[in-house]
Amino acid sequence: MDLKNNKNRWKHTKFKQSFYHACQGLKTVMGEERNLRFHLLAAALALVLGWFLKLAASEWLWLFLSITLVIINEIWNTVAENIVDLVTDYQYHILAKKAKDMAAGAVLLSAFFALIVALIIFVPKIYNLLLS
Ligand SMILES: Nc1ncnc2c1ncn2[C@@H]1O[C@H](COP(=O)(O)OP(=O)(O)OP(=O)(O)O)[C@@H](O)[C@H]1O
Repeated sequence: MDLKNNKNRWKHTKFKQSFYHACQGLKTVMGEERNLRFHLLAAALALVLGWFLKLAASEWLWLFLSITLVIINEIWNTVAENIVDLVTDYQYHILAKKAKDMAAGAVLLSAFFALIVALIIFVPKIYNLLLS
């Protein structure tokens, strides 16, 4: 088989098929990543709390942005881990360590951002609720 045919082997011509594979990717990452499930649970709690505290539209936007950032970074972290494990075949390599640590650093930064946003939005509202 020539290279061109090999390259096109996994190409999807139909939008529906591409969408299906993207959903499969989300399903796989949710099934395999404990950290992602934890983040989704935290996101669900934040959404319920937001509904209970009647957030303003701009506050919902910040909340959705934070949640999306954490989830996307967690997914890319998993992508990096999979590629590194594939390339190294689970053997130690300093570049593998750097790549995985950097990907984990991106998750940490986005989680920190989400925490700051949650504190700014929720703390004053909860404080006022407790005072009233
Ligand atoms: N092939 C490797 N070579 C060198 N260091 C590695 C290698 N694989 C993992 N590490 C080190 O071990 C750490 C944990 O890697 P691992 O693949 O277990 O991620 P993890 O703990 O499952 O991460 P997460 O909790 O985000 O899924 C990495 O951040 C890296 O420092």
